Amino acid sequence: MAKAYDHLFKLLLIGDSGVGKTCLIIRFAEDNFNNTYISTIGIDFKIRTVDIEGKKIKLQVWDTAGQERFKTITTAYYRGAMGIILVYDITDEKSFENIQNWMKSIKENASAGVERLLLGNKCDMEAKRKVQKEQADKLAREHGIRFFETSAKSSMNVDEAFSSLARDILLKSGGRRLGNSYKPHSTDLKTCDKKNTNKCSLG
Ligand SMILES: Nc1nc2c(ncn2[C@@H]2O[C@H](COP(=O)(O)OP(=O)(O)OP(=O)(O)O)[C@@H](O)[C@H]2O)c(=O)[nH]1
Repeated sequence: MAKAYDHLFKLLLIGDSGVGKTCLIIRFAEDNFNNTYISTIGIDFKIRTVDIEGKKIKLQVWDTAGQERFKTITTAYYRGAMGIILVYDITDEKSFENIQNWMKSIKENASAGVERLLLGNKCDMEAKRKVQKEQADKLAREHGIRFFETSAKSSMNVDEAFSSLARDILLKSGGRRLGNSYKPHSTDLKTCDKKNTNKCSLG
């Protein structure tokens, strides 16, 4: 039987408790959203396969608990991750300030050369915004990483964010291992199983 995927990438989401890590993963993997908040205990994962540059990429997305008391468990998972998504909440300034600490935690616990991505989640809550897009843009530039504002609720930029990280990992690994299949200039980036059509509503 043919293999169902070409590559398996392990991704990890980190960030303060309540910023929406679990909701982002559920939106990405199941196209669903729930307003009820159940704090993650320890660690969990979901899977979705996407099509990037003609390759089937199986994404194993690990969800970590943001609470400090789970730190010893969650940091143990950094090492195996090929991509780490740092999440803050645009309505919660503290969660943005803490991104510096999460960056430090990556430096201390993850593999060198891990791809990173910054997400400002809950962008559907424009009226309650505390963190300006420019602040996050600046931070992302300082760290040389990509940045998206997302909404797990409206699904704004969720597929784009995961796909962009997967693509960066693919291009990076392509340079080393995939030889002729490496296509750095292609912009053909699409997901297999669903299209993101929702707009980010304000309010
Ligand atoms: N309006 C809005 N609410 C969101 C969004 N994403 C998550 N939430 C809400 O924020 C709360 C926390 O979401 P979670 O995904 O459980 O947060 P978490 O980062 O996984 O939290 P921990 O598991 O404690 O680390 C829930 O009530 C969600 O419904 C979003 O994009 N927009």
